Amino acid sequence: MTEALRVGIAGLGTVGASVMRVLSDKAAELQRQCGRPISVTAVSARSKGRDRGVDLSGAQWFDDPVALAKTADIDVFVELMGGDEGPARDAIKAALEAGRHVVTANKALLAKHGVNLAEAAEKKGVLLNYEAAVAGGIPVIKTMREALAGNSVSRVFGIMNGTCNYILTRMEAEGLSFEDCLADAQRLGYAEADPTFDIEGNDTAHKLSILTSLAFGTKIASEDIYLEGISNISQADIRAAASLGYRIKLLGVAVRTDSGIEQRVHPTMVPTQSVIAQVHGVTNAVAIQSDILGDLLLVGPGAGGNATASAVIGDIADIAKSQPGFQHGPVFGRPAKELKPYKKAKMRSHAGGYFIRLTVHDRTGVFAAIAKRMADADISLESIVQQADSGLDSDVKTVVLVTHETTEAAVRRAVDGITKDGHLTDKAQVIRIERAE
Ligand SMILES: NC(=O)C1=CN([C@@H]2O[C@H](COP(=O)(O)OP(=O)(O)OC[C@H]3O[C@@H](n4cnc5c(N)ncnc54)[C@H](O)[C@@H]3O)[C@@H](O)[C@H]2O)C=CC1
Ligand SMILES: N[C@@H](CC=O)C(=O)O
Ligand code: NA
Repeated sequence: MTEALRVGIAGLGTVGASVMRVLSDKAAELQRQCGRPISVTAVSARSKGRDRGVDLSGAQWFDDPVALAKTADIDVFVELMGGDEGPARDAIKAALEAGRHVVTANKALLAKHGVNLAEAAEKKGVLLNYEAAVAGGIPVIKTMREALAGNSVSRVFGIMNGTCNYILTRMEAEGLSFEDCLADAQRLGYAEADPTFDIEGNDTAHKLSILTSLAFGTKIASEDIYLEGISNISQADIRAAASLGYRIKLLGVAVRTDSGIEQRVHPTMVPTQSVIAQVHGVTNAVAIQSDILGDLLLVGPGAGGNATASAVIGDIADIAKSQPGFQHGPVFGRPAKELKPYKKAKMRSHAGGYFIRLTVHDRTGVFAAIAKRMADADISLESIVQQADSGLDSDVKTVVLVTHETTEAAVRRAVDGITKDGHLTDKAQVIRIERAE
């Protein structure tokens, strides 16, 4: 029989334990597909005694993941610990330097050190696979790196954080509080170890920065992303959006513009009838626009043990099937050394529609003052309504504006002006609109 592929796994939490379970449950099927068995020969985790519902008896135990990464007894090092520095980075680096293939689900690490790690992998002629790092089980990395060869991508965007989409879906459908929905997402294994990465948009930014590099052949630039999370989205915003025919989603968008690449992550109003608005719960969706293929939309489970394990196992299976001595394709679609410097487009130039929700003192002239600030900034309004049922004190009213296409700079100027006029009782809520999808 052909020799088994020997796998070492560091990190046996939600994803690691699921990977172990599926590799065991599907061992025969995987062997048929790969032409050789896949065997977990070594593991590392923080607690040896914890019951994970998986059999670790056949695997050598390592307290230190870096030692596991270097051992000669594995062919593939699978990093499922998380963290953008420390053991995860040290262990992946050590594994690549030792000539081991690497599989990781760690987008935070790739967003920060991906290009350097890709260089190390390419130098050694080994694979660095990371399908699980973006949009969980959706095969988006494979699609962009392999299936879209020859295509020029103009735009990539989507819902890339299962936790946020789960929270927004349940807040709208069931009227639940933000905190209750987040607690459920954590319980279900969707959230990051530190869930602020999810709700403040960092996780989406990490994923977007990887897709941007694949789409445009540029160095990863996760620090250059305009970032707003969902922690200040309230039931009032969700209800106002619904009354106007919109739904709020946390989108990551990367688009090529004349002045550079625009990368942004923020809550976005999308028309309720649009396809992206129908993506509910932990499901993710990634849309890719390219010249040969046209519009592609990939939809599927974005987080959770099994969804993520599916992508990790796909990556391991690719390694099991690869022939010894075969020249592997580059990690980010072109050699890491040839990735171009990233040129950032200014967010102030972003053009689009805007939803603006203002809570104002109920005084004569407030409406007129708001309208004047909008006109002074050259903003044309699609609608301006005072909400009847604001649930606020009788001397406080909610005014909701929807603009026609304008610029970020104009909206900021108008909102600054309205704030200075002293009519607001609270900070203005501004949410960008994507009408096309
Ligand atoms: N949970 C999900 O749905 C998804 C997670 N990911 C990524 O997968 C990775 C793992 O995520 P989860 O399994 O959810 O996290 P988790 O927190 O459930 O599991 C991580 C495990 O690694 C262990 N660990 C941490 N430092 C260690 C060290 N120095 N030595 C040995 N073990 C160590 C922890 O004790 C923990 O059991 C992260 O990079 C995460 O961003 C990616 C896609 C989806
Ligand atoms: N915390 C992430 C996990 C997958 O990447 C999410 O909620 O999407
Ligand atoms: Na994926």
